[in-house]
Amino acid sequence: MISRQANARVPALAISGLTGGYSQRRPVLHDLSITVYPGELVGLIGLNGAGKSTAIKHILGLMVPQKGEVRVAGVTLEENREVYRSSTAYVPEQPTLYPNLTVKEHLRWTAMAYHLEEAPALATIGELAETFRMTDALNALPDTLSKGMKQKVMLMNALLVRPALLIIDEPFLGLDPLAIRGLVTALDEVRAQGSAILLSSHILSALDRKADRLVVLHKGNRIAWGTPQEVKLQAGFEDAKATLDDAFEALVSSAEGGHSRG
Ligand SMILES: Nc1ncnc2c1ncn2[C@@H]1O[C@H](COP(=O)(O)OP(=O)(O)OP(=O)(O)O)[C@@H](O)[C@H]1O
Repeated sequence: MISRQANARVPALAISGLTGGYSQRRPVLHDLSITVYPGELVGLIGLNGAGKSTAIKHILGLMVPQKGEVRVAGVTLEENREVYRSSTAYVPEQPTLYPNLTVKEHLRWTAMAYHLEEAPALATIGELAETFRMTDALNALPDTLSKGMKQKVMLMNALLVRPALLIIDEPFLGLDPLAIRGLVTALDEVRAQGSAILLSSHILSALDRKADRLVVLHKGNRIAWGTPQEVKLQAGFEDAKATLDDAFEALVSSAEGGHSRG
């Protein structure tokens, strides 16, 4: 839940009236608005092709809005490129690492790129390695790591930066149960330090438990928005036991002209 105090702060992410996509003639996103406050975790949900990645590309400044705007930490990319870029960290679903850098070298390189002070950064690297059970792998090259371990390196790099806005694409796939626990703990920590998180995932049970608010996208339209409880109500479920999967199915069915089952 957002507190009144959080509301008074500058949103980490403010998307308003965003229409955008790959061609002017057929936009993918239609008049999308999302606000994420410091310390909040907002879940981005939608079927394959709903527009989640396209929304993320707009937030990362890789695509230009056809209408509307995207603000990160209060600025648009045009207004202040440096603040915008340094306030955002992104963890893609597919890990991309430099083959010639060890895990620790990746982390040190990130620390340098973001101008972090060396001693506290090294301490945080040690803590992150413990959280993700990666201490023994700090000197390993990416080729010798499993997929889940590579993903952990990507997450550790993003968490090291403690950006205003952390965007994470489908983080739970490929992680072992202890790594998922470590991730959830680490996400709680970065939120407590004031970072906002936008997390795109198909694992709705995790978002039901952890998200402050959810955005449900369907064919580029926002079809529901609010706390998990509010989204369930919007789907027609008043029963506290209804799952987010139930609500999501009902919302999609209703958006496609079917009947909500709530
Ligand atoms: N490079 C591209 N060029 C043209 N159209 C694209 C491109 N990438 C995606 N699209 C289209 O944009 C729409 C939204 O796709 P997007 O990748 O944003 O969905 P998504 O919600 O991220 O899906 P998924 O859960 O499968 O990752 C789809 O209709 C897709 O075909």
